[in-house]
Amino acid sequence: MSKEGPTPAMRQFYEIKKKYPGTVLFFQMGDFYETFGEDAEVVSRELEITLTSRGRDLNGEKMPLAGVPIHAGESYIARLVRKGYRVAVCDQIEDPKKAKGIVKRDVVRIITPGTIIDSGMLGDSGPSYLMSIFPDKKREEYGIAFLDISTGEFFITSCDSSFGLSDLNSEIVKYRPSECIVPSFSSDDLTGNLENYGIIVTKCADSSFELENAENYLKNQFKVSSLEGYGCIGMDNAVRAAGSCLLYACETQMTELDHIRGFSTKITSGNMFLDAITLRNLEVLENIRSKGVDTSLFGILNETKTPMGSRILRKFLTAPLIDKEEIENRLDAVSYFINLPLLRDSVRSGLNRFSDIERIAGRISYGNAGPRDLLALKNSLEKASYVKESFLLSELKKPQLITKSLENISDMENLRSLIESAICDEPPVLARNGGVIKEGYDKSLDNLRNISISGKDWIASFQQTERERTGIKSLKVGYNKVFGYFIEVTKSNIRQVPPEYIRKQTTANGERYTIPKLQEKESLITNAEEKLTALEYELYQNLIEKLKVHIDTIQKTARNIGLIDVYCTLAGISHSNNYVRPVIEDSNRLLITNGRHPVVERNLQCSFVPNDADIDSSENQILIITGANMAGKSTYMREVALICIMAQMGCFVPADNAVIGIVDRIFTRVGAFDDLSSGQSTFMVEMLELANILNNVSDKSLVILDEIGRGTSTLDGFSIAKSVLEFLHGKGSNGPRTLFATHFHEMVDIETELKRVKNYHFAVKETGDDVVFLRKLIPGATDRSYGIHVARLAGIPKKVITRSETILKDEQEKQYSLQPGKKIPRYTQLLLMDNPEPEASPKHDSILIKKIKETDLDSMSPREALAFLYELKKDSGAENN
Ligand SMILES: Nc1ncnc2c1ncn2[C@@H]1O[C@H](COP(=O)(O)OP(=O)(O)OP(=O)(O)O)[C@@H](O)[C@H]1O
Repeated sequence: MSKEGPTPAMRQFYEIKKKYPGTVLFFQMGDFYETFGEDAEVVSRELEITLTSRGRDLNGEKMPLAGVPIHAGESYIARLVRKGYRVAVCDQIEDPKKAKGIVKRDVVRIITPGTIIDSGMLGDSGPSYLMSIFPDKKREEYGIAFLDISTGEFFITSCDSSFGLSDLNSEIVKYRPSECIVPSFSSDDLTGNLENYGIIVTKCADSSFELENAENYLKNQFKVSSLEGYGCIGMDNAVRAAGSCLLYACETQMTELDHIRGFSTKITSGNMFLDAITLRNLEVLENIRSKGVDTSLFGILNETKTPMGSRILRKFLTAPLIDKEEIENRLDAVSYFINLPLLRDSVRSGLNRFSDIERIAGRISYGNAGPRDLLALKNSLEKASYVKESFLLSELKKPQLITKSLENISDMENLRSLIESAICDEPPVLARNGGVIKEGYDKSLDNLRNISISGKDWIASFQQTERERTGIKSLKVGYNKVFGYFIEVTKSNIRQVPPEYIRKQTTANGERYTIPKLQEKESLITNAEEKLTALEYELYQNLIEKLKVHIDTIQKTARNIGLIDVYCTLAGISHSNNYVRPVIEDSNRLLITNGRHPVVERNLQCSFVPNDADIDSSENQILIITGANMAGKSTYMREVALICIMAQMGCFVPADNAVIGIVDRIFTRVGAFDDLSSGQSTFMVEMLELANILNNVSDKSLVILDEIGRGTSTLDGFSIAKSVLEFLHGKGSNGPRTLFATHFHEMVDIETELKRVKNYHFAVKETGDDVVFLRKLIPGATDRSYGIHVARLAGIPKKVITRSETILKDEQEKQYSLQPGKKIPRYTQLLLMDNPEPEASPKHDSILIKKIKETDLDSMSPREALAFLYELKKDSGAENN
């Protein structure tokens, strides 16, 4: 019987299989998905489908075939994919190489565990995330992206990898991705860990993680010219992950993914999220203008004694906590040291000149630690033991974190005595040239050393004998690497040289000789010295190998010494600056009494004027802060944000009292920063930063907006600023706590439109031509900016100041001449109202009386009544606020 040939579908199966090895091909054939050959066997085994042998392979032999009906196909495919298989659906498509209407079968969609898109396949199992991780060894960070391809939900984050996989695993547990893509260079530790969570790991080409490529995919997808509006500045690793995630999704779906329109940045578990812009604006790590560290929050807090402490403090500052219990634990540790000043002093003196043993541990593991590193390690471990002992004297119960740290600090006595016995007291920087290993550490080394020493003694006595024998007093026996040992005679004495001297070399000053006796000894000595150096180096390498076993313990000790250093430092600073322990709540309140800006208060010649803050997301959600230029608005807003950061990192805060409802992230938009190098205008930068805020803000966030909308026309700026406030206020009963400073005095009317908006202003006192800044924040609004006054203080030429005053006066007059009877459009008023003359008039009085009559005093709180009184006084045109 003649063999049947393969059907066209099967022929195509072989062709496609060559392009997609390792992928199970599902051919859409009428009402069925058919699978062939090895794929059919997989389907039959995994999905319990009966095999038939209706098919024919290329040789005409029978081949297995398994089919599932189309209507149930999606769930079969889903089951297979969930077991870790990649499936490709093949269907008829128009052949681009052939005439119109001619079709061929090809892959139309690839389905992997992380790219299931059909709701039928997903069922009600919640979001199904595709995860992407970019491990950055150098920065000790994982850049992470999550994409739910079925909904378009896309977000990025990053986490610390210096403490291993624990932070990454919290993300995994939180979002339970089905599949994770990683670059091909990822370590087995990482991929094995992912597989332990049942995640399918797909290694992708490293090029898809390249930053430039990643940024371009994302910008094309989102149709934007910059990604900054998504808040990803400083998150390069996460952007790499996001780019590769998107590329993978597009490649598997083989279609445009229009529903993916942007991504958001998410908080890594357990930490407040502070993006690079906020860290800059709040001057957490460096001063905005000078770029100096001293006038930053880090600068004033960093009185740590150890490099590990300094690094930990930096981490505490850039990633404050968001878990109440964890914050309280840190505050307990700081509090403990505040209550024990003697212990604090003893620990700090113990930490003096403590070396960077964390980095030394790194150098040991790479095998390039020098002998001085080892001595530094030994000395620091001695200090660690002293620090540990200091705690024995204190009877106060230790808080949990201190106990834990002390348990993890090991004085490593064995390691110390090993180094002590092996390394000389003053070793050279490098081990290679010898002079490193101590006498008594190794017998063979001591023997070689003796030979070398006795050889050197012999040389010294040989020199003496030759001087006496030849009568040449200046005769010297020297050594160099090329010629070995030689007898050196200066030109003036050459006539006295005995005939048995053999000339070796002529120099500018004389001649060098040798004799057989010296040659003989020379080979003995150099031989011993070569052996000595080689043996010493070998012994040193062996010592390093022995130390490698202790790396974990050294690192643990290093980190915990760093932690003790930080708690102790924060306690010292809190004590000397009268900081208080904040009350931490899981609420959306911020209640600060007499708060101070921690950095400004340190650098002022005069005393800092403390201010209160009372913000909560359900009543006083948005504070609009008006006031003169230089009045203290920006300082105040930054102060509130810094107090939150300090409280949540576990430090006491500069205030008399502080109740901090945990903040999940702080957003800031302050000042104008040109970013000319990236081709963006000042206003564009402002809008990008604003876009980031609006795209990522949550009800638990704190938003600081300083004069938004001033980079464009007054009308555009005002409109944007107002609509941003409306957006933040939202329609529900809650919203992000927001501080909003503005010179758009018209903005204060919004208090009457939105119920959770409250006006506040900074008081000033006018005395004649002078304006005194009182720096005190009080309820109610003001409509004066005193810009010309500040211009005068800045040294603007008198002529310009006088002219500005004339123009201002003219504008005011125009305004008042326009007013009687005429209804002025709101925006025109806005332009004119910058300095209204607060004169009392009968019209004014009648408005005041009307306002008083309309007010229900009984329903007001004392605070509201005070605010009302201020408002009346201001409306009455009284001289000061
Ligand atoms: N509470 C305070 N106590 C003492 N001095 C303060 C206080 N707040 C601010 N200052 C001082 O006033 C200066 C100006 O403050 P700030 O920049 O906050 O004013 P501003 O109202 O934001 O001004 P502008 O509207 O012009 O931006 C600060 O550099 C600081 O020296």
